[in-house]
Amino acid sequence: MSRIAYFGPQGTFTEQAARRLAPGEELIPAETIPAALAAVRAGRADAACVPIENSVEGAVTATLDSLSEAEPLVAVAEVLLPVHFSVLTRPGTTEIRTVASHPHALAQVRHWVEANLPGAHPVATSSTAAAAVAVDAGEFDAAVTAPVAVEHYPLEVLATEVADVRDAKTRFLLVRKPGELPEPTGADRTSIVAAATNRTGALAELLTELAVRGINLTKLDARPTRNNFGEYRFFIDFEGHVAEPRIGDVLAALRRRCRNVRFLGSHPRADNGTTEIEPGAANEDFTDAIDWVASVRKGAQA
Ligand SMILES: O=C(O)C(=O)Cc1ccccc1
Repeated sequence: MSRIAYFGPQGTFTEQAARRLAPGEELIPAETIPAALAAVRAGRADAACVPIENSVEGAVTATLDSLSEAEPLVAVAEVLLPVHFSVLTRPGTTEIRTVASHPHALAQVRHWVEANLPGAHPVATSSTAAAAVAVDAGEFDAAVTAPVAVEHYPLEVLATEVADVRDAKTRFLLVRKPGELPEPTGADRTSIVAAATNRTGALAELLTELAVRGINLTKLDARPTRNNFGEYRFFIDFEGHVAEPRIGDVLAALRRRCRNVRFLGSHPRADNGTTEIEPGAANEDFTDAIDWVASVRKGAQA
């Protein structure tokens, strides 16, 4: 049985994602996202499940930063979960002055709290389930959690299906140490983090390398390097798998152009996306072109 570290404690959305990505495996809660990834790097876990992006709040920056630092890890699978929240309180609570949760959850229920718990102050906790623990301990009055959290903590449900934006989704990754890659499926996602040189047009040049090969970008985030003010790392996701010639070609080009590129994985997409290939940008076009150059070099132009 594999050991899967996840951003916990028990009852987080990430635990639900881990159950979907690694059914039947041993799940080990970690208090923070960096701690879940550190468990894999240290060999205490075989893989980790962490949130990567939310359709309302965007990137989970703790995941981006932790993936770009320390020893490399690669994503091998992803899952998309619908996100609606429950609001939990201690039995007998009559007045709600504080509402605790993960910042991504608080941001997604702000209007509901204003309308239904006027005057209540939002308080950030490390995760939605950590908010439930704190409410149980009497630190705060209400917690915004995953529906499953009520099964783990002795709290009462004040409201369910709470969300300012309908159909919000969060994408979660299963990451491992670099090793065997998942097989290409024809609907895959590749992720990298690139440190572009600090000069005019550097980001545009990176994106052009993708565009001229007809490779569709699926996500772009910038995070400060933290060393020099104004210097950024770019997290770039695009359609395709590193095993494909066209993706290998663009990765080689990015490697040439950047101060540093870290490969963050190629794995099947969970959003049913189909990969559209522009004329002249199919894998066969790349291999035919390479074969043609080889034949020219041999003096046997066809
Ligand atoms: O805190 C949690 O439960 C998490 O898994 C992170 C999170 C927070 C809000 C929405 C989706 C995931």
